[in-house]
Amino acid sequence: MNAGDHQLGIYLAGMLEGRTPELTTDLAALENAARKVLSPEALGYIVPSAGSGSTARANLEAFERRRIVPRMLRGVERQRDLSCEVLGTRMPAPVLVAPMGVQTLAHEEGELATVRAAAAVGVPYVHSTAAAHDFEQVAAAGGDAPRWYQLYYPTDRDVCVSFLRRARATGHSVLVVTLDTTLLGWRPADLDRGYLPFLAGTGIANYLSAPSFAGVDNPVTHWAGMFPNPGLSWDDLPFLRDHWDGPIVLKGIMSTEDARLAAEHGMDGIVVSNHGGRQVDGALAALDALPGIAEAVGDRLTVLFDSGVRTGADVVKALALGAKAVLVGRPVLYGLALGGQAGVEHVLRCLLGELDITLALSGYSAPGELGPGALAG
Ligand SMILES: Cc1cc2nc3c(=O)[nH]c(=O)nc-3n(C[C@H](O)[C@H](O)[C@H](O)COP(=O)(O)O)c2cc1C
Ligand SMILES: CCCCCCC(=O)C(=O)O
Repeated sequence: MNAGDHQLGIYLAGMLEGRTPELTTDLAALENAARKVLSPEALGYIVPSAGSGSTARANLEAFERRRIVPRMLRGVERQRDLSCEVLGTRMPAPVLVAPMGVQTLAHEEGELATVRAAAAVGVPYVHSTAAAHDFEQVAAAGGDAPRWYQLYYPTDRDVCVSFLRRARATGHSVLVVTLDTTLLGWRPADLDRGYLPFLAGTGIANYLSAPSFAGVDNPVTHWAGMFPNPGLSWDDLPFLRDHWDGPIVLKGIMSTEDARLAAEHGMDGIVVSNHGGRQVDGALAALDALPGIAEAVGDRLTVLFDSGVRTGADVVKALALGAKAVLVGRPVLYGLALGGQAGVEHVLRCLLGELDITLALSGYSAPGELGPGALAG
């Protein structure tokens, strides 16, 4: 099924056959179903957010507050085409799988199941530095389907260069540099449990197979010397340009000033994101930051968005406010927990299907037709 297939197509394609009842097509309800199957450690790591959770709630509330204004009799195409090209990557709809580490917490096959599902639907997969499977394993599972690489910029530049080389050699076309997690946020659910997957050796697969880790006595301690990197600054970006010949996107931009700086530093794109509320509790909702940033950078940068996308209607709202495409986070992991590869495929197909139907019923044939006028509030 393609993104543009209409609702009857979803039924006719038998897409719902064989799914478990927990894999509801109400994507916003998946979290509750996933809570029942995740282990206490996985639940504590994946679902909650930083601090009191106020930013994570604000992300959802910002989507709730904005309403779509459906338009009538606009001659919407019977077969819509949602496909687009973002930073040289063709995709069936303006949706990507957000980079998420330690996916074996949700399902034993972890990233391998997710990348296979993304490949089956054609949605680009963003491989995390903090993944539980390394570049080579993910590339073998994902085949030729589009993949990007997300960098946590390590303190050791040799390791950084080895990551960039391996990412390129294994077919990752765009570099996403996450800026908002130079330290882990204050996450009470993990702190109270005294649990961090990385300290148990999960989520450091890319490091373990890096050349400088060979023969190291205590790889976790070695890793711990490389991950926290709060000293990172704008001056560290040219080094990436020197070692990466494709597009570079900065993830975690939440202010118009930083968006302008990204453009001035020759970046290709940004992800407006507060990391799903997992980092700065009390930060503004990512959706509230989006329109001002999109207006400030105009055509100088490709503006992407994540944090709080749960439904196809949410995708419509983010696109209307200036995002060229959205990255979807936790719902993918909920699908993974509930059904492995099939669960992730279910989530992605539902998201694309609901996006298509919502667009059409709102009077639009293609995502590019959306603008602020599509929304009220
Ligand atoms: C369990 C988990 C692990 C994550 N790991 C990473 C990561 O390794 N790199 C990264 O840039 N973002 C990571 N993120 C953040 C996501 O990329 C994305 O910004 C966030 O999940 C979007 O919010 P949402 O979950 O509300 O969709 C992670 C998110 C979750 C839930
Ligand atoms: C490399 C260690 C930190 C990874 C943090 C993963 C992440 O982004 C998240 O949990 O959120």
